[in-house]
Amino acid sequence: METIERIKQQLSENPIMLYMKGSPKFPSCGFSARAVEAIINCQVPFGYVDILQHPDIRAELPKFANWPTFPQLWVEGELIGGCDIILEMFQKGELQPLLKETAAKYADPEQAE
Ligand SMILES: N[C@@H](CCC(=O)N[C@@H](CS)C(=O)NCC(=O)O)C(=O)O
Ligand code: FES
Repeated sequence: METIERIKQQLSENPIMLYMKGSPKFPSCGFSARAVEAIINCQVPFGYVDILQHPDIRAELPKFANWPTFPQLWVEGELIGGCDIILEMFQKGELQPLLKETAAKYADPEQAE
């Protein structure tokens, strides 16, 4: 599959998606570490891609996104932003409602209590 098609598929399958360096448990860069920490704090399920393991995505996503750097947080197929924006939204109390509402919308009803 072409890289762009894979990116589009990842975005359609993951309503909350973080493209980052390293993994949530072992981020490979401070920007990715701070971004993923804020997202983890919101206690929602999210997908991630370690772009260091996927050089093709690292090369293609910035063009598709029109955003030059990583991390990149995508919600419902739309780019929210990078580390600065994620932290600013978190500090303003805007990140958690956005992610919680998104997670609730896509939650598997069979897992509801
Ligand atoms: N101000 C940026 C910081 C992120 C940043 O500068 N990322 C750089 C260094 S990790 C990057 O992704 N460069 C392109 C690359 O490594 O492919 C943000 O808010 O996300
Ligand atoms: S990997 Fe060097 S600043 Fe992110």
